[in-house]
Amino acid sequence: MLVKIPDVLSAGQLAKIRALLDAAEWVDGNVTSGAQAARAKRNDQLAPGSPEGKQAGEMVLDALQANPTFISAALPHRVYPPLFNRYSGGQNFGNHVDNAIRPLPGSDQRIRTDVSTTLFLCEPDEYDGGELIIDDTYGAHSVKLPAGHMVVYPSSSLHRVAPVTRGARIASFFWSQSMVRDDGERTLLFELDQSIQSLYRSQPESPEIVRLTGVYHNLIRRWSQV
Ligand SMILES: O=C(O)CCC(=O)C(=O)O
Ligand SMILES: [Fe+2]
Repeated sequence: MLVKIPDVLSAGQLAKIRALLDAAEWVDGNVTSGAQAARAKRNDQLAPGSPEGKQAGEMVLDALQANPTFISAALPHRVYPPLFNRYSGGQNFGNHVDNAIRPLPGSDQRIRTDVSTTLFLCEPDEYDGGELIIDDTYGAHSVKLPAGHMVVYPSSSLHRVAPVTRGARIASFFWSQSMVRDDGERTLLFELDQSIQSLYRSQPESPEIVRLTGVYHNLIRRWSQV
């Protein structure tokens, strides 16, 4: 399931993150790649452990926690500390699938990547190209969103970033280990949750809300790992 989530960041949060990133040191993006991805990856990334990256990453995590659509779509158990990348001068990221397991920086724990996320930090008219293209069984989906908007998609998907031929594309990207590992189960839970929310808005007194909410939680009880 691919979900686009608008307005994850306010204009103020966005400006603060962009200012932090402008002041930070950027390095070759291959510092965090697996071997296959490294062959495909041509971009820059914020230096790992940089104080600006840490501060900007914490702002992204706060925004995620406040976003009910992200919680409903990803059902996050653990979120990898957000990373930041930049493509310019024809840079791109060829076809790849994200590594399944990643060590969590600064700890001896690991995360299974179930859900991948790109949070766009530039407006689409600031650069040409740079579409994130995600394959699924229904074909290829090209995603290029306004600054502050985000896309989440299954980490099992083949995906790529088209060459940026003008300007620069800056984004935050990260992975979540979901409480529900299977994308099909997560999709059903997302549909059910969104329908309950919509019913709640149109018929707040409906007794069916209680029954459907019970079904939702009982499915989570069956399918989740925490
Ligand atoms: O830049 C993006 O939108 C995606 C980056 C990506 O696919 C990755 O780093 O694995
Ligand atoms: Fe990727």
